[in-house]
Amino acid sequence: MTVRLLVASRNAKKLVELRRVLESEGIVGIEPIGLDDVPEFAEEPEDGATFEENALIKARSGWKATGLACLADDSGLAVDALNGMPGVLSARWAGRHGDDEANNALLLAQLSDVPDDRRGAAFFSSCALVYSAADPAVDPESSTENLVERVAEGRWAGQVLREPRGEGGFGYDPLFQPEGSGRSAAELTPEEKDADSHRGRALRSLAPALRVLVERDLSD
Ligand SMILES: O=P(O)(O)OP(=O)(O)OP(=O)(O)OC[C@H]1O[C@@H](n2cnc3c(O)ncnc32)[C@H](O)[C@@H]1O
Ligand SMILES: [Mg+2]
Repeated sequence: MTVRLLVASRNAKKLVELRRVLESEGIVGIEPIGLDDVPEFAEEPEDGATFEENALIKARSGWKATGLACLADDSGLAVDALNGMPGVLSARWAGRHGDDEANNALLLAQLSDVPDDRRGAAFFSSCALVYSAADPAVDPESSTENLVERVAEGRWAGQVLREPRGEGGFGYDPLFQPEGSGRSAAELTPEEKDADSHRGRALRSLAPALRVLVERDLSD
């Protein structure tokens, strides 16, 4: 028996990373499914002030619409010279949601006068897992109660380059050079990125909670 886990992201490349990390954790008994595999529902606006708030908004809304255990990531790049921006606005920094090229061009322009020793930045990811601990078979009314919510955060420090490098990853990866690396995040192999990335770290921290979810379901 497997537990279906709704991985609630509309970003195809992020979804690939989330699925990859889940798979590499080798959690037996989880079947990740995407938003395209469930009936469409109205997603709530990601208007939280923090990555954690937004990750919970997404995971709660997926759980509420489907009743399935739901995992969501909210992430972004916090640039020191921009006082932590783009932060939660990372996906729409240049105005149009998910336009990676425009976001990168705007960030580069904003940092054009910032010298190398002040180009520090870090990626952050909050991953949230939400499911109901109630057993609807026993108590149908209780399915909105006893919500289990687990959140984990990951950070990946580095600096913003002066021009894009590499073809891998997504978003700001071509402009981000992780600490201690001579390559941009877009020049890393998927395995190298997962090993160090904000998302890899956050999601691996949630692995014990995911194992609890599976065990709980199997013991029903
Ligand atoms: O909300 P969902 O549907 O998951 O997809 P999204 O792309 O809107 O995701 P976020 O709201 O979490 O915004 C995250 C943005 O931060 C940037 N970002 C996050 N993780 C990144 C990574 O690993 N590499 C490069 N850029 C990243 C990128 O611009 C993303 O669009
Ligand atoms: Mg989003």
